[in-house]
Amino acid sequence: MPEIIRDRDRLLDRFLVSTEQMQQIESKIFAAGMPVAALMEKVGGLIARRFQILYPRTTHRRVGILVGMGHNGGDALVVARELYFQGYEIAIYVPSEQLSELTNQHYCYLSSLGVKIVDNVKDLTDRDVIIDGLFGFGLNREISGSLFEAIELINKSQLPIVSIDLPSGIHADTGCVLGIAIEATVTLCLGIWKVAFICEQAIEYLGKAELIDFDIPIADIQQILGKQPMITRMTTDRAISNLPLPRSSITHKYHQGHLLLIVGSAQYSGAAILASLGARATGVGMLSIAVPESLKPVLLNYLPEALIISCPETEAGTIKSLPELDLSKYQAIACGCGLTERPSKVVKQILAANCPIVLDADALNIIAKLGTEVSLASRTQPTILTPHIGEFKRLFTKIPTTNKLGAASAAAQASGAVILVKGARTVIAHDGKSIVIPDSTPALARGGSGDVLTGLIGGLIATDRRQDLDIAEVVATAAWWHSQAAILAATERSQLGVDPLTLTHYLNIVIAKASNNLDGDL
Ligand SMILES: NC(=O)C1=CN([C@@H]2O[C@H](COP(=O)(O)OP(=O)(O)OC[C@H]3O[C@@H](n4cnc5c(N)ncnc54)[C@H](O)[C@@H]3O)[C@@H](O)[C@H]2O)[C@H](O)CC1
Ligand SMILES: [K+]
Repeated sequence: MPEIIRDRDRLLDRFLVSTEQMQQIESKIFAAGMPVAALMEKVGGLIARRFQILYPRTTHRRVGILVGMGHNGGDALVVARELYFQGYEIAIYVPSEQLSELTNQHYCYLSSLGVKIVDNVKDLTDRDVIIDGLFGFGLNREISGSLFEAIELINKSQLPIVSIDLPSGIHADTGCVLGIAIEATVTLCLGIWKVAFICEQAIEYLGKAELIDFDIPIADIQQILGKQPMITRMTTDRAISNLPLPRSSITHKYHQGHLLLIVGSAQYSGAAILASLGARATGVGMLSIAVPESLKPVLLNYLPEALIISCPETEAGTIKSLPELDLSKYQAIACGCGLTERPSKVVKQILAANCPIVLDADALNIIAKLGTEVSLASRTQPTILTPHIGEFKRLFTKIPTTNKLGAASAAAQASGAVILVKGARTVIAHDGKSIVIPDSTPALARGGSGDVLTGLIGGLIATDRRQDLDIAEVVATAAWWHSQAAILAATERSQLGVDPLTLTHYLNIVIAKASNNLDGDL
């Protein structure tokens, strides 16, 4: 693939747009002279070509097409015509009387060709596949009445559905379902990823999401979004570029960073192991693990190379205190996995460390009790908080959590910390910017997955020697890595087979695959 095209694809894949931004970009294209009809023609042709690859006429000859009143419907009619001339058997259902001008022209032409037009959506249920062109980013109110019933019936048909731009019923900017929404098998997003594609509430409706690039000039996009867009997607090439690869041939362990983990308790010794294995995967030069002294043997079983710091232990098996430690020798400290909420003195001590610190799990609960913002107020080095939504609510009691992107951004602004909010779509917010991890797997929904992520984050930060280190970029890279390893593990072992220990085995496999694939592009 020519470099110029590959680089365009990679850059384009990072962008996310709101409806307003998409309309501004579209207006620039039209103002520059591109006729609206020509763009619809181009887009419809690209959709039709992709559709024929996904659903060849030999296996899915009969196509039912839902046509909306606006340009989403217009796109669908262009697709209908192209598939008709390719020999597909087409039937279209047009619920609305008032079609926009361009959509109506396409409708008239299709009628003139004698393409089957059904009056009742029930007549589409004998098809092999459905194309959903009811609404795209123009959906702006709840769907009701006959439209509601039509979508309900199509969803019940169990037929494969290809949605154009968005599943009809999903709001482009929030991912929310407005009344009802098409449960798409595949969604072909047009031009630039809409924000809905990174919203958790839309996941069940999007099916497999693909971007249809119709050559919007990158300069036009950057003029509207700015050179440093507020919200971007973490992508493979972007993540790989943030990894400490390739290593210098003359490197040594003291040049690959030193991470201190403060983790574990007699009750949660596994969390200490999982966080340590996550850290190890990053190739961090030196790994020190502070645990209650009774955990030392089990840690050494898993990580014979690690420097185990045996801490005095309470009768409950938790860390009573840290031994004399020179915290200045560590490039990063990660604390909290399996700690329990007893060692609050230890967490307070870590807050004074003059290096980046990652706080997870019980360390988050401890600072929530101490007061999040007041706890972090004196921090001069980066602080990374990695809550799931429950921990987030305890940390930031006044920030609403209905919109995850907004919540993470508000918390980052309030605390000055890098805020990673875990979930089906993990979000990282810091210093006015947000990065979203666009893919994940429900296989990660089990205890211990988060411990692995904490180790990954700590290890990547400790190994990163770049002067102009963008800490949020590194944290997002770790989150991307974590989800990609789980996706690969789930592919090979099913979604039930990704226990956290297995996950740690896939961490380096997935990077090797991703790096080789990227090289393959060259
Ligand atoms: N992204 C691009 O650059 C291109 C997008 N194209 C396609 O155009 C649609 C957007 O088209 P638009 O006409 O603005 O809106 P929709 O077709 O999504 O919606 C039609 C229309 O429906 C009305 N409406 C909204 N909500 C409801 C409701 N609940 N019930 C009934 N009617 C409703 C509202 O008036 C809308 O205007 C985009 O998605 C792409 O598919 C271009 O063709 C190519 C370039
Ligand atoms: K649609």
